[in-house]
Amino acid sequence: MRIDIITIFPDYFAPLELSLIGKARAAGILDIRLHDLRSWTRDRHNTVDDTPYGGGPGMVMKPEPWGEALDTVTGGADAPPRLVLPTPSGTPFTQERAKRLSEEPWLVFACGRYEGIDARVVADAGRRMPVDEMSIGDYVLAGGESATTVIVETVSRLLPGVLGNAESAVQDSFAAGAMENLLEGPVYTKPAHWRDQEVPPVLLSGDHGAVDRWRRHEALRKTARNRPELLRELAARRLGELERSD
Ligand SMILES: Nc1cc(-c2ccc3ccn(Cc4ccccn4)c3c2)[nH]n1
Repeated sequence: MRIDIITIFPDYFAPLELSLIGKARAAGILDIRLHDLRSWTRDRHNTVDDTPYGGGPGMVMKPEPWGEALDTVTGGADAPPRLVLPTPSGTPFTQERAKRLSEEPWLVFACGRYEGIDARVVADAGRRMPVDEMSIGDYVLAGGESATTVIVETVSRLLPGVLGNAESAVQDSFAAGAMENLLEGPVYTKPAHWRDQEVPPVLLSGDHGAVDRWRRHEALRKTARNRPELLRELAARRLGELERSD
């Protein structure tokens, strides 16, 4: 997968050199390219923002640098990329959206700052490529870089060969499958006894059926405690499946 990131803070993405993603880039699984939006400014101050039409606080990112940056980065290719634009007003980014994004050959991330990007940039880009305006949660960041890092990390770990153990991605919370939409239960490793706490004996029993049942029980308990609304959704879905099979 190719990922292009357009930002006024390229250094923000140094963490993508590390760990799993760094290894995936070295292995050629991921091709991440950073672009400084200011490369496409024409004035000696490299201006990327201006006051909002209609008044109001803060500044808005000017359309011209974005238009030229997206033309350069996405132009000349046979098939256009999917443009991902993190924004507080986007549709929710979920594990299911991450799974779909992980099947794309090429993603371009537009990292806004200030109060956002002139709306004509998305409209113009939408004429040439699919555009996803995405929110990673109901809170307001100072810009799109953190959101882009979250989305890139979530998507990248789903790519074959990145985790090195496809199994662990499949069993994630929110991933389809036996534990669909339940939160992860507790995990343990050696030593079996630590600071007067024992690892639950079932996990040392070698009885895989009992371990699976225990893990599902713990996942249900944690979900009921921390995200009861997910259980309501799960119950409604299972009820629908049962009624359809009747
Ligand atoms: N889930 C999310 C995404 C963001 C996000 C993404 C991109 C930008 C570009 C600018 N800002 C700041 C800002 C402030 C006020 C109104 C609009 N935007 C961003 C915030 N916050 N929370």
